[in-house]
Amino acid sequence: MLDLQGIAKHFGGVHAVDGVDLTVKRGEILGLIGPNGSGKSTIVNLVSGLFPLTSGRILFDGDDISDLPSHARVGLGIARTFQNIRLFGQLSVWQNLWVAQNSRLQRQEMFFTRWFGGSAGVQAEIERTLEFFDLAHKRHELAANLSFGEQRRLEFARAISAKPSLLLLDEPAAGMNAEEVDQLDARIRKMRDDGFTVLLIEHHVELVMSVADRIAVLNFGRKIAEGPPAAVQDDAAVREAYLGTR
Ligand SMILES: Nc1ncnc2c1ncn2[C@@H]1O[C@H](COP(=O)(O)OP(=O)(O)OP(=O)(O)O)[C@@H](O)[C@H]1O
Repeated sequence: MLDLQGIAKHFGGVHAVDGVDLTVKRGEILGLIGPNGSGKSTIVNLVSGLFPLTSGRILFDGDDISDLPSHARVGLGIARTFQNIRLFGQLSVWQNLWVAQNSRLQRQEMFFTRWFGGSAGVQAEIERTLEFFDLAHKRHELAANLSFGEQRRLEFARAISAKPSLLLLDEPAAGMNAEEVDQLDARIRKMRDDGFTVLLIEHHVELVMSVADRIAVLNFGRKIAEGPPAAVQDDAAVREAYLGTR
């Protein structure tokens, strides 16, 4: 589904991403880990179109999307969460999800469904999402008034509401306590069961080991390992670069 071919991003002399090949297959959860500054977030920013590539190509479902602007990539079904939460603070929880749903419906050009038959379905879907993320009791609360953990859940809920073909999760466990990480683990597993395709960038190695089908490891902007969690965990280069240093 997603095929990164020799992608690189240089910021002046800093080679943040330096010739990475990486494939995400439909229906899998690919974990991307690596030490601080190894280029993980830069890859998310390149795939979502926030930064232009220095070199290489990004293919999505076989099409070269390297030069498409962010909004066009969203239109193709690539959704993301941000390390620093970005919600509509002055809209309610429900409204934040409604906006996300609406963007999807526009994407699918379901004008008639949206106006003449979709509203009950849309509302039911928002309700299911609120339940799934344990936010039903907060539906009328302004996003800005939510606790940090609730805002993270809403950010995740909003990304899923767009029914993405590919979801980029940028450090979803950042700042979460152990109980919240367990809940996040369960939600990502459920998403895998539901057939979502996810690129999961995360510092929390235990979480990635638990939920990812495959893991790729970055160090200094380069991929140093890729494979099933157990193999990656035992990889000598990974242990030296990352796991062994924690
Ligand atoms: N906009 C930018 N301008 C200049 N340098 C940048 C920029 N964004 C990232 N970098 C540099 O690129 C390198 C990779 O950063 P990146 O944020 O992708 O790493 P990361 O693996 O996501 O790190 P972390 O785990 O700490 O979030 C770092 O050296 C960083 O300082």
